[in-house]
Amino acid sequence: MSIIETRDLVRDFKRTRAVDHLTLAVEPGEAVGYIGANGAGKSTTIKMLTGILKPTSGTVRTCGIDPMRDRIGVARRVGVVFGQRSQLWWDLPLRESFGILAAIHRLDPAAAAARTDRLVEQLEMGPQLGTPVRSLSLGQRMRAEIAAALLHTPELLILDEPTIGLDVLSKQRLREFLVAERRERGTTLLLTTHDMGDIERLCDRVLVVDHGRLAFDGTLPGLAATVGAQRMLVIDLAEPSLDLTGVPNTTLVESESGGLRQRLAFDAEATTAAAVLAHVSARHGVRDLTIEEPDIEDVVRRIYAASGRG
Ligand SMILES: Nc1ncnc2c1ncn2[C@@H]1O[C@H](COP(=O)(O)OP(=O)(O)OP(=O)(O)O)[C@@H](O)[C@H]1O
Repeated sequence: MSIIETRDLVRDFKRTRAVDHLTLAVEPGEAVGYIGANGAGKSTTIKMLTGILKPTSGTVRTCGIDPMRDRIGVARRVGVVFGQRSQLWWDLPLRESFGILAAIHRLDPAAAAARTDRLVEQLEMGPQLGTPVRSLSLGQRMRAEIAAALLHTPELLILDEPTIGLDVLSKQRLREFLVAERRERGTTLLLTTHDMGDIERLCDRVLVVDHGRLAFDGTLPGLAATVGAQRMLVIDLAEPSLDLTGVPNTTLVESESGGLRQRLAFDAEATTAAAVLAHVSARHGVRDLTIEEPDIEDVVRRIYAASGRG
């Protein structure tokens, strides 16, 4: 049985069709990225999956349940985090929010305490347990939200923009935690994001939605093959230099400051960042090197173009 299944799902608002005959299935244990431009219909889909919004037509099954008929049944088996909205009690210390949620889910007190301890340890939240949620930093709050959503060990975790606004380190910690959670428990993951790094590090499948319709459904390599697997290497040289043309499998995109900083696009299927670096550093002193992640808006635009909607 699929853990998420929609068939011909439609949701209309007054003047907008937010979700337009969407048919998709997510299998247990998958980690699926759900991406699209602003207003493409991602949040509306998630709201229908969790019983917050009623479909105009079509069917939804989440863990085999119709969320409109049994929202509580879905809530027992699914954890949801909306990046912009909190499920925690703003003025209460974090510890108390976890306690209330454990009671709402009617968890066995010993099991709830063990699970809370484990999540607090893994998410490094120990020092914040006595802090009111309103005083947490954004990164701390997001980790607390994820702990709260996982307290009842759901089979499916739905995350709407989990890393929005987080600094690089907080993003990295959150992603590492989610990878570990999935490995240990086989939790199915569905996440929306505007960050390609989330997709690359967390997901083995990507769904792209465009005007409420599915524009792409495939693996990450499949996505790269559709939009081109170009990655960007930013190389800071020790000395000004002529343009770095002729490096195998790369294209020079930009050269700044008399050649001190050069941007090379490379085809990730034909070469590696290490091979490009080896080639350049055999000929020039290299001071620093960064790899730029592809911009998700750009990836989405190219998918839309490839699917004929431009
Ligand atoms: N409550 C509402 N009333 C009217 N229109 C709505 C409502 N919620 C969403 N919409 C419209 O439905 C469309 C899809 O919105 P939705 O929030 O699902 O997109 P999204 O893909 O999640 O976008 P974003 O990435 O900006 O969060 C948009 O055109 C939006 O304006």
